[in-house]
Formats: sequence, C-alpha cells, structure tokens
Amino acid sequence: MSHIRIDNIHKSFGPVEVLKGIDLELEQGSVLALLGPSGCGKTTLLRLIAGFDPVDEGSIHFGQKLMASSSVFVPPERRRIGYVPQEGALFPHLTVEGNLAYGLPKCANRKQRVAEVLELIGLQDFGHRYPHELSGGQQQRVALGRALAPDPQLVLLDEPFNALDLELRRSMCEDVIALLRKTGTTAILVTHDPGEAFAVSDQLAVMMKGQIMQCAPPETIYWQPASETVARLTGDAIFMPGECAEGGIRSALGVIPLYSSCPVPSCHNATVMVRPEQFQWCQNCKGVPAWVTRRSFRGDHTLIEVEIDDMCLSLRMPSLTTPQLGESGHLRVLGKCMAWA
Ligand SMILES: Nc1ncnc2c1ncn2[C@@H]1O[C@H](COP(=O)(O)OP(=O)(O)OP(=O)(O)O)[C@@H](O)[C@H]1O
Repeated sequence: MSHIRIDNIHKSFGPVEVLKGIDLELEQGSVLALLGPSGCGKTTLLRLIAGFDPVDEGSIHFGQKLMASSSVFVPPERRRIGYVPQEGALFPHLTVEGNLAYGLPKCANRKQRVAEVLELIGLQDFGHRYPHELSGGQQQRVALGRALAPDPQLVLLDEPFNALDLELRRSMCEDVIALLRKTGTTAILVTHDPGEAFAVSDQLAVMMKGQIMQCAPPETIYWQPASETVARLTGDAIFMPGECAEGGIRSALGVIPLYSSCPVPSCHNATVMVRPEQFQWCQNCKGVPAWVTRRSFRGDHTLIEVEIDDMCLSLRMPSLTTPQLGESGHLRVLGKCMAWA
C-alpha cells in the first residue's frame, strides 16, 4: 500500500482553478520530484499536503488515514510533516541548536534529539553559531535538520536551494536527499531544474497548468516522455516530421525505431523526438549525408547547424567529437525514440 495517496485534488483561488485533478502516489521512503514552470501550482499542492490550506475536492491519505477532503481537514500540526521552504527561513535570533529545538516538545530527551540531528546534518561543531555566521549551504542543512527533528512521516522541500549557485545547489540537493534516504523519510521536492529532479528522485512528476502531465521514474521521463510538452520541460529535444514505416518512423534521418510505450502515431503528420545525445556524426557509416553550415563552440559542448536534403537541424554535440564548419559526413540516430501524431 502506498504511503501517501493524492486523489483527484482540485483547488481554486476565486474564479481561477489552480489545481485541476491531481493524482499522485508515493511509496514509503521514496523521493518524488515535482517539476514544472513557474505558476503551474507546485507550491499550492505542497501547501494542501502540509495542511496550510484546505482542498476543494479530492482526498489526501497518509497510509490509511484520511488527512484532507472537502469534508475532512486534519490540521498541519497533526500531520507529522517537515516543511523546508525556499531560503530556509531560520530564526535569526536563535542559534543552530535553538533553531533545531524550536519544533520539539519540551521533554527530557530534547537535548539529545538536537545532538542527534546536529550529527545527522554534519554540523556538530556549529550548534552555538547564529544563522548569519553560516554559509548558505550550512543554513539550508539547518533548515532541513529543523524539519527532520520531530521525526516527520513526510518532508516537503519547496525549492530549498534556490538561493545557492548551480554547482552548490546540485551537490547540496544530493547531500540532503542522501540524508533523507538514510532516515528512510518519504519526501517531495519541488524544483525548476530537470537535472536536480533527475539526480535525486525515484519518481518524477511533470506538472503544467495545474495538472500532472506524466509521473514516472526519471529515465522513463527523459527517454519516453508522454508528450512534446514533457519532452521540452525535461531537456533539449529535436522534433522532426515523419511518417509510419516498417520498424518505426521514416524521417529525414532514415527509419527510427520507436519505444513500445509510444502511442502509435497516425501515419501522416507524425512528429518524432530525438534527444541531442542520440545524434552521431561519422564519416563512413550508415547515415544520411549531411554538412555543417554553422558552428558555435560553448566549452563542453558545441552547437552546430547541419543541412540534410532540404532540412536544417540545430544540434548540441560534445566538443571533442563535433565536426568542423563546412565538413561533410553522415548523421545517424542512435537508439529508439518517441513520436506523436
Ligand atoms: N493564496 C492565493 N491567492 C490567489 N492566487 C494564488 C494564491 N496562491 C497561489 N495563487 C496563484 O496560483 C497559481 C499557482 O501558484 P503556485 O505558487 O502554486 O505556483 P508554483 O508552480 O509554485 O510557482 P513558482 O515555481 O513560481 O513558485 C499562481 O497563478 C498564483 O498566483
């Protein structure tokens, strides 16, 4: 049985329907990443799960227990949830220990629990410091520790590393998720960053305009997106026209095999999606003749424009293997693809 189950959640603010029938399930101890553009309703969904706002329709179960529906509302303090907001929001007048102890009941083992959490977040020597005496990454670890201290059954992380630069954000996120896995805590992470979502989640839910477009393991989302929209939201993708053929879709790059999960597209006007890493440039291989008409070096990758027959493709290739401007050769697609009518 799933640990957290969300069925057909609807939520409106005034006349605007922000969540339009959300279904999600999480297994005990798993991490779900919620990825979607700004304003699609990610924070609203987290707030309903946390119990900060009531749902209009649908239900939220933790195990067998109904937490929210149109007629039931369990208040946040009885949901055993840890919430890590954007930018941590630590109390500036409290030390690290004070922040960690804040949500704990005043009982005998309070001090011991603070010490355990300090060790868990790797800040044993920082208990007496104030938030302004910590780096951004350390502050976020304290924010996570504060959420974990009361031993929650679910942790909600709302873009908690936004304020950090990309490198630090990704490594912090991986550290934090490793911590959550160590404690077996079920978690939902909201993020704008597909790389972060892919790296840390068991399931990735792609959200758009108040709906879940697809929820699946990260590799399935990347290679077998359910729609063009999901493909665009989760990384670079090239879309080409094609038509049905034996063994797949016939395109300007030959017949490309399709994943079995692919809904069979109509034979005409199909669109096939190829990820940039699937293109291979070679001199004497089975591929279609092509030549490079533009080239722009970007460090670890190079952008090129390639002409094939009467079509022009913009590709991102690893810099070490990118052909030169004016070079001709052959281009082929490796692996399978998705296509839609
Ligand atoms: N209390 C509220 N009253 C009215 N409208 C609201 C309220 N809370 C959120 N909204 C609206 O609901 C929509 C979804 O907001 P939400 O914060 O859930 O999006 P988000 O996906 O988390 O965005 P971001 O990634 O920018 O944080 C937005 O149009 C927002 O203006």
